[in-house]
Amino acid sequence: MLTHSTILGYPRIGPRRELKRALEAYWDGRLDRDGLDRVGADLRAGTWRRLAALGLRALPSNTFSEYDHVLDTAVLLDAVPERYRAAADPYFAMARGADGLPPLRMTKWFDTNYHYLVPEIGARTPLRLAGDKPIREVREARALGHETRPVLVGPVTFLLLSEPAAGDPPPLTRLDDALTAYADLLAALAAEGVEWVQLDEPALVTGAGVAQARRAYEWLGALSDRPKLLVASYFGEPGEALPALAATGIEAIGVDLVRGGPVDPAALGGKTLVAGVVSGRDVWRTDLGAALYELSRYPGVVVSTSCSLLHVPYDLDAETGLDPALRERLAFADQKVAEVVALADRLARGARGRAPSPRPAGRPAESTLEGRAPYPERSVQVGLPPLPVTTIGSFPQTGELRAARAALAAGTLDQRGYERLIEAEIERVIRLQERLGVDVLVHGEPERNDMVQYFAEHLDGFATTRHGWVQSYGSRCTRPPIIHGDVRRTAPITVRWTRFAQSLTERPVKGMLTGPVTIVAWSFVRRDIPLREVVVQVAEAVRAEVRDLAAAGTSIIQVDEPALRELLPLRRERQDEYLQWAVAAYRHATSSAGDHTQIHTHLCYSNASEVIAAIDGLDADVTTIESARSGGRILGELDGFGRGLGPGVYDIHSPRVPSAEEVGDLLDAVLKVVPVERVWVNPDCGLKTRTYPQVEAALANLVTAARERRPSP
Ligand code: MET
Ligand SMILES: [Zn+2]
Repeated sequence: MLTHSTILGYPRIGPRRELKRALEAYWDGRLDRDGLDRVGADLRAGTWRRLAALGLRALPSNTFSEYDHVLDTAVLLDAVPERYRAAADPYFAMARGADGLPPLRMTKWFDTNYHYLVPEIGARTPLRLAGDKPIREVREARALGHETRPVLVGPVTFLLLSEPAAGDPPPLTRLDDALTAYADLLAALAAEGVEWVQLDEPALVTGAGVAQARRAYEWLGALSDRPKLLVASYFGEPGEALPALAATGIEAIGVDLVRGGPVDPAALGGKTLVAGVVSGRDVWRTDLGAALYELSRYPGVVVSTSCSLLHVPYDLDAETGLDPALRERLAFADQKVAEVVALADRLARGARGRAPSPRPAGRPAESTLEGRAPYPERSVQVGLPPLPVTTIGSFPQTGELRAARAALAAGTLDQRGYERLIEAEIERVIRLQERLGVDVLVHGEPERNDMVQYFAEHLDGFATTRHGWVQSYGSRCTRPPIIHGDVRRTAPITVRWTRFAQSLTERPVKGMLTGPVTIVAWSFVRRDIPLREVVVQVAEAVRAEVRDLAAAGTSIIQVDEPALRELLPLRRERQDEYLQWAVAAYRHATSSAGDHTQIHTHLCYSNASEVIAAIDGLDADVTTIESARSGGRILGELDGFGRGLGPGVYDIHSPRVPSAEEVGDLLDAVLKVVPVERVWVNPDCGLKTRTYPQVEAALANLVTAARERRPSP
């Protein structure tokens, strides 16, 4: 039954990242297929047990995934590109690449920090029911005593997130084929005795696919042989999708009331509202009174989360080290489930809540631009050859470094001992880059556990967690810091390490900072002031660090903004305003560099087309951007970009080492679009997830490819 309380999804990496460890062991050959399956089964069983114990009435299933739920959907529908079919394990070949075979492209799941694999759907790609994962999970839950509601990516969102094979029309033109496959799946689930199915259609909040959704759900709704259908929109207001869905034969509609605001009860066309009043996107407690007030407007409502809880950590109870005053204000996944249940209970008892108090109005972001001459006039040069080779910042994070950090935290290693270890690592990284012939060096970021967490630990206004892991992609997780108060820098953060690295070498060493938008995008932010104000505060802190690095003689400072596109509002009409303040914040943060310091920025998976004007607006001297993994498709967008540019020529998300020829081919493609004097040669992103042997071999090939193409003086 879908009554009382439910959630749209739940984390799956494991409360102690059990799945991550199992996957890594499986990939290394230390765990066999059965072992991996057992870990998955335990995690699923644990989830259902926990949700039931918390009092949740309508439990979801198929929220588990071994790597990615979009990839699961592609495999379920047999949408596996031909080239992967012969691989020993096609699923992980698509996810991570296999010998000689690059993985599928990966990109952000809407405006979250979760990444999905982009299915490739050409005119002839099969689209038919070819798997039974949702059915197996229903059976598995039933054997444990739980009736569940399988959660599926809906057909419209699935096709909108896919990309066509070269020369083929958009995947959405295959909607009828997809619907036939979904109909078969629904019939199979009905035969299994499943009462409800959840179809996730977050793409609808972007305003895309509404007409197709209407057609899809009229069609699926009209099937006689199917479970009841809950179609869930989330991450924003449903807009035109709401009347479209209300006009179809589905039984329930999920709406994100946290980010989308209230909907008109009359617009639901008599469907059950699954009301997302508990946020799945932040770590704050819900204002239960205000939520009840909202809920009491809708008859027969089911209380739910705004979206899947995939985007928040498991359990606040694991965080014993947090300031008690802050803890009081927090809720992680399990606490949010408890809130959903508490709300449904109170609602059932007739509680009405009270109107929420209005949020304070924001003040506009500042845009101080003092400090830098226009781009062409300041182009500082540091005696580099054409096609300078550089990296994006991090070098492999060895087990030794992680152990040292743990020892420092545990008090078994003192500060001085830790610093000596970091210095030794920096020296090793500098010498390695010199030996390989890299032109602009980095210190390797060994002192950073994470590019955002590190800064969070050194700035006022942030709290960090011990176990607050959130899945980023596949086995990778991050621990987003929590911004709970005003942000302030009290002392220089990176200057010491950059200065040390530069003291070891004649070649320029880049200073390395994380930009204000990314720090905010990868943190949980406070809700009491507007986002743009939080960004201004962080920009002010980064600005002070840039100024101090420049004053210490750093000739190149890279300020990374890989998340620039991530906070982009999903609806087109809100995007310009965001880009304006985001760009202003970046310029504020970097313009303290003056005219003798080059500013680099780095963007990864940036889908640059949407933000290309904004990238120019950042006013950086050099922009490095992911390109190798996506086969150089970004190059078309960069034609005419008038600044230094380093489209990645090494896909660091795969363990594969590209040959010098392969790197050279990518570089030749860049040189067709960008004049040689503006091209930089670099990987797609930082190297921290790779091993030293992979990095050494790959960078040697980058240097070879660059040197072969350098015009002779
Ligand atoms: C996700 S972007 C990463 C940039 C950072 N400087 C690194 O090299 O790891
Ligand atoms: Zn990156």
